[in-house]
Amino acid sequence: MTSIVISLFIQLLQLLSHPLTLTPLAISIIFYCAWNFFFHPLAKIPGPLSARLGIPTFRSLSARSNTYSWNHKALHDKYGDVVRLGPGIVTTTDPEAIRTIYAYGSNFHKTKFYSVFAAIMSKPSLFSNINPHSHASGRRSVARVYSMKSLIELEEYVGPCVQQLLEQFDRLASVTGEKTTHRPVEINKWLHYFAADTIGELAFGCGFGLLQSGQDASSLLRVFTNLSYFGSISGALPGLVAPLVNAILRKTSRHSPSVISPHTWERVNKRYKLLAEAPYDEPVRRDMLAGFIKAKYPGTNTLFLPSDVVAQATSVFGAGSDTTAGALAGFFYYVLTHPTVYGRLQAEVDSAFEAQRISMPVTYAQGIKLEYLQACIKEAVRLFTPVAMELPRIVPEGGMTIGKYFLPAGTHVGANAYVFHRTEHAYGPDAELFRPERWLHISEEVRATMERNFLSFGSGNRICIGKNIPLMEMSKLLPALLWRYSFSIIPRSKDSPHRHALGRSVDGIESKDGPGRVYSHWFLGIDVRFTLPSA
Ligand code: HEM
Repeated sequence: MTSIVISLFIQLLQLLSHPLTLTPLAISIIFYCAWNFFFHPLAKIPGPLSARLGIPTFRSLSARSNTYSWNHKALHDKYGDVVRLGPGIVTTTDPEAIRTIYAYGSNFHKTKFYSVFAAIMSKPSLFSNINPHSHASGRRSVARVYSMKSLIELEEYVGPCVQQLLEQFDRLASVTGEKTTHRPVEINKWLHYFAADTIGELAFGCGFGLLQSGQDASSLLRVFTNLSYFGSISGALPGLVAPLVNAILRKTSRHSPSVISPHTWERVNKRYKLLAEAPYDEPVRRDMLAGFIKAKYPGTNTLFLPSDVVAQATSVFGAGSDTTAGALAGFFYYVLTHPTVYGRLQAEVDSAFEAQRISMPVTYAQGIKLEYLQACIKEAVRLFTPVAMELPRIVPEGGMTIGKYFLPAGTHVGANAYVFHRTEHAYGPDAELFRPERWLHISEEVRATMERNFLSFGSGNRICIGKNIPLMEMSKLLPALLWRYSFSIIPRSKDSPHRHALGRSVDGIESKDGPGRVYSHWFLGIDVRFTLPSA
């Protein structure tokens, strides 16, 4: 097979390099670029030269080099609120336009960019489904699984994961007292295990043993992160090139997506078996998997087929694992690099424990009442946006105008939370600063505007349906960690992971001894080590 592909490729090159082919090809390319530059309906919109010449490389290359967010921000800093990012692709930081694009009931639908993100290519997930009708009915079918009532029921399945993480940290830190000790810990790795095992508990009825074993033996997490990485590189390419490049990336990856299926089917089949064998009145787990098994196709009385149950649960894993891990790592990154914030937060948590307003294991109801903790979470997710590319939508019939530019129907338009949240229009002159206080003691009116500009979970019809779940997880986990340990970021050393690459801050600034290395494609993440020093 490989030799056939190579020989076809060589023949294609020979054909292309023949003068009879080469001349018309070169002329066509020149015409194409000139038309894009001078006559395309978006020609007046500023942007990188490649985009203005009709070459769709900016997004793919930035995603590929893990530098997406700050490259994208640099373009908006240079060109203003409206930037042409590819031949027919525009991004904006204009609040008014963003409100229109992501309004509830808006007819700006998802673009094909999303199609290549599905973990199971034959079945679009709720996230990757770009058909507005089947998406809307699919979302209705599972809405109950994500409701506030279900969230309260899910809390009991998060507790054991918190406990396991604490046990592992105790072991790593070799506990000496209430607050513990010495060793450098790749905390982001453990937070990722926590996020993934928790999603396993919720969506598949049991974790993946990551917290217990301390390793991702089957590379499950690597595979899911890669799916998004490959999606962000290929999804930005035009037409049929996108699925083709995506298929090649998946096929040639060292971590094959084929590891997903045994994990998912085994867990779902186990639950069906349990249900079939259980006496009628025996209580079963009331987790998300139970909800998917009970879900019905829209407008019918027919239960989801097992393959749809697997697809839903897998999509929860894809959407909820790296994102939650990123939010947790971002929280530590910002809090620990801002000692005054850390001090104030620690004081809040300590006094709540001492006054017995909260106790171990921390409940969601207790955690949510810690005002400063909640402000820190919100502020961390505002700046360390776990999803860090624009959320592209198709401009509907009639087109749209942003400032002085007209975008005809069919243009792909979107906003990137990472970029928008750092603008003055969204969060004022100090928008780029980590300042949790901005969320405290403000009028209802100001809060409403800040919330409206908060895009970390998306907005409108396609807003993150699971957004309360990470907030519940974080409200339970973080007070427990802060109470039990004193954290600090340790400088990179010769035994740091990724020690050969320069450190890189969340603003994209590289330095030899920056403590961590932030990477940015569809997801924003960080490789950084912390220590748990004795108090
Ligand atoms: C901090 C954690 C999270 C962040 C920042 C986040 C962010 C997002 C964003 C930005 C979108 C919208 C994408 C778009 O419009 O293109 C989204 C969609 C989605 N998220 Fe989350 N997410 C998080 C956690 C979760 C969790 C834990 C779950 C599941 C338990 C989840 C399930 C979903 C699903 C199913 C969608 C697709 C919704 C739809 O299109 O109808 N997310 N998320």
